[in-house]
Amino acid sequence: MDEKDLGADLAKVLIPEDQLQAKVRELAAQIDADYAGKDLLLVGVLKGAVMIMADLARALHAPASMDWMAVSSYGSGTKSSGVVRILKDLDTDILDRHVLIVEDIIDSGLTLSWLVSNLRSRGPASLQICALLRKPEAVKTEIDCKYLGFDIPNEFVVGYGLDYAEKYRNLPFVGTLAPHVYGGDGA
Ligand SMILES: O=P(O)(O)OC[C@H]1O[C@H](OP(=O)(O)OP(=O)(O)O)[C@H](O)[C@@H]1O
Ligand code: HPA
Ligand SMILES: [Mg+2]
Repeated sequence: MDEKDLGADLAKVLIPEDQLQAKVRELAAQIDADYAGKDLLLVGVLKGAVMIMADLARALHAPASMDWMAVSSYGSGTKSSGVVRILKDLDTDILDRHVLIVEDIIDSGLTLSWLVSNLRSRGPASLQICALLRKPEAVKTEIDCKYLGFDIPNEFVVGYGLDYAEKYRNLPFVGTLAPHVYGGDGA
């Protein structure tokens, strides 16, 4: 799908595909350097993190294991409900493992704040976060994110894993939705 197929649904392209891919390679290089000689477990947060996880994992030179958790706090709307539900737990025991959570976005921070305390209680050797996007103006709980792609404005974004009502995840870039699509003001 490319930018001319946006139709009337998207307002603009915020981060084009080439910039996303360059950033993923940069993050992978940092992670490779920091985890050299360590047995790394990437934990992707379904479903939003599918694209960043797939691209990041392939950009790493060192071997890494991958596992997935599914949590949901947004339902089909554009605002976090604040209530995080586990829809799928890890298959792996993370006791004494070097765990890197891979996320698409830190918006309110509620999902990651909950996830970090949940995973920390399982006794990993280390626990860090890699997030592609962060909205500094929307954060309600500070999240210590070691590997960050981009800070973005406080607008609802879609693409590269991010959805609105399960649509637009397969866009190769990140864009903002036209307000008429969700009938909102961008909040
Ligand atoms: O910082 P927060 O305000 O908590 O928002 C960030 C989270 O919300 C989205 O997931 P969602 O719950 O919509 O599920 P999804 O990944 O399946 O789209 C996104 O993928 C993050 O996981
Ligand atoms: O801006 C967003 N877009 C899509 N999903 C999201 N989940 C949290 N914030 C967002
Ligand atoms: Mg979502």
